[in-house]
Amino acid sequence: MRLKFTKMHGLGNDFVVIDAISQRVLLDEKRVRAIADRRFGVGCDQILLVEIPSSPDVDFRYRIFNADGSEVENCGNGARCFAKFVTDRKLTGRSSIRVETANGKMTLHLQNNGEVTVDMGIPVLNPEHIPFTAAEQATHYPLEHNGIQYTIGAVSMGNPHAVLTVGSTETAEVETIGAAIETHPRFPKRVNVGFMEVIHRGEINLRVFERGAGETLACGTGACAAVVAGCLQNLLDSNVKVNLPGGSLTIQWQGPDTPVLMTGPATTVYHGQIRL
Ligand SMILES: N[C@H](CCC[C@H](N)C(=O)O)C(=O)O
Repeated sequence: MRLKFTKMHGLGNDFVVIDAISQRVLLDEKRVRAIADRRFGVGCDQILLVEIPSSPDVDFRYRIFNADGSEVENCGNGARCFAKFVTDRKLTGRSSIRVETANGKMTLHLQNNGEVTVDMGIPVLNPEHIPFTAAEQATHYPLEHNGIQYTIGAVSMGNPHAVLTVGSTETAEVETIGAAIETHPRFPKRVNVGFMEVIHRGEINLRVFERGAGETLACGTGACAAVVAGCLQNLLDSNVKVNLPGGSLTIQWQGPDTPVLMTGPATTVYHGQIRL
């Protein structure tokens, strides 16, 4: 199978974006892993598959696959790249694009400066729906691993996130602690793990060990989850600059039962094709 694709990134979180509207695409876990492989394939953190929508009230549907082949519910940086992709390919002329993912429907707004604002929906805090095993909903939870006690926030942006507050993202043991918590048994669908350093109530540094991909240079849903957890713990205000290794995002959240808004860039690197 010959596949045309576009290589894109959101602050260094990189994607292979595939138009499954104008070409026939058959992806399985093995093919996803082959494409995402940074030595033997194209290389990316996630694959985005653009499809015809299944309901009339949205413009597109897109599916998200991690580099390990797992299909997931939501991808913040991917949503911005998706909006740029369909606009640049003239698949739509709209500046506000309705799209559905496995998590549901969202609206993407193209800004005049080339950035994209995504309504990421209302964060899910009920542990049962994250999913996360806990006796009751709380602003933070104790989590034990190998005799070490951690304190986390737990939030779903459609995909599950654990958020740790650290003194410094530079010295945080992202690789070891991230890998341990990603597969912690209290997260039955695994989890993305964020390491948040609060600079002040309007700015944080953040690193994210992503479920199914490892540490990435940026994580949009992770930035949203960190701000939600930080607000719930009364560490942050409603408009936060989130500094990730790949660059900064603006996250806005007015509190429980309101949507999280994420604003940031999307970049096209090159167009290519691969034979699988
Ligand atoms: N690894 C994530 C999916 C990609 C999220 C991230 N790339 C973003 O920008 O939100 C998960 O398994 O839920």
